[in-house]
Amino acid sequence: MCMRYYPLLLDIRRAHCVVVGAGEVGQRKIETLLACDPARLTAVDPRPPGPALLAFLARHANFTYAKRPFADTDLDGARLVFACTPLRELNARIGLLCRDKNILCNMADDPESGDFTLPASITRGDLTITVSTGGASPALSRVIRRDLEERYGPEYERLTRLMGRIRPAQLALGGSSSENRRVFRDLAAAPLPELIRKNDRSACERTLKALLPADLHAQIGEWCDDCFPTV
Ligand SMILES: C[C@@]1(CC(=O)O)c2cc3[nH]c(cc4nc(cc5[nH]c(cc(n2)[C@H]1CCC(=O)O)[C@@](C)(CC(=O)O)[C@@H]5CCC(=O)O)C(CC(=O)O)=C4CCC(=O)O)c(CCC(=O)O)c3CC(=O)O
Ligand SMILES: NC(=O)C1=CN([C@@H]2O[C@H](COP(=O)(O)OP(=O)(O)OC[C@H]3O[C@@H](n4cnc5c(N)ncnc54)[C@H](O)[C@@H]3O)[C@@H](O)[C@H]2O)C=CC1
Repeated sequence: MCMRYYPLLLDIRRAHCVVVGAGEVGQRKIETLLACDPARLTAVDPRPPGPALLAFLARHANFTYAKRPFADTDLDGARLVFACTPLRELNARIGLLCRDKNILCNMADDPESGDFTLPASITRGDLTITVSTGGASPALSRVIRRDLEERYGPEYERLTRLMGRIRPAQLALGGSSSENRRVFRDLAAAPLPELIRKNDRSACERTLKALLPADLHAQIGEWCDDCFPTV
């Protein structure tokens, strides 16, 4: 097997991130970064921030905007950098500085020279589905992301939360790994998404009873309270 990129999910809550160039592309990165609550995010751009950026600044205390051209010192303390200016030479220089300082760099105009590229993604609570074409066609990633949005609706947020509650309880029973794996795989393959989507709580409870060991049956009601909020 040969893969061009190693897929991973980054926890940026302790990371200082820097976006250089807050135009159309930079703003898309800023929006996604802020959704993941970075320790600190700095945008550097000589243009005054427009309405979208002003709204981000009002809402996020961890976001600052330096209204000036990029300076080398902007990289001090950074862990992730996004070079999103239209100036190819400047982006390339930012890339080289980052390599020197061991900072991971995303290059908007020359992905091959950067350390990572961004996938299109959808999230449903703790469920994340990402799509990448390794730079071959961002437009194709976008179309596939839209298909996924249709296929995996909001019921998957509730399903993921339900599974996240069942899992530690099943593990705490202290059974064998193979028994646990069988239970989790059966649960994941059951028609629970459909039942949650239709708000069919009693069928969901019956399905869980049929698949979970008797020791967990007493907790099914409480898990379903969380999954099927009363309206
Ligand atoms: C390599 C990568 C680097 C990186 O940014 O990490 C990169 C690079 C470039 N994108 C370009 C163009 C477009 N980018 C989009 C959209 C997205 N681009 C994103 C990621 C990536 N873009 C990385 C690879 C991801 C992958 O392989 O899948 C997404 C997924 C995530 C995000 O940016 O947040 C987001 C979709 C979000 C969503 O909708 O879900 C559209 C779609 C549209 O606008 O309709 C177009 C126009 C159509 C087209 O060109 O396909 C150009 C050409 C500029 C030029 O024309 O010169 C370059 C530069 C180059 O290719 O050299
Ligand atoms: N990765 C991706 O998804 C895509 C990448 N691109 C590439 O990304 C680059 C940026 O595209 P857009 O955002 O559409 O351009 P844009 O013109 O909307 O934004 C560029 C921003 O960079 C700022 N800038 C200029 N000089 C600067 C400096 N010295 N320091 C800091 N900021 C500076 C400008 O003020 C502007 O706000 C282009 O090179 C384009 O080819 C374009 C489309 C998609």
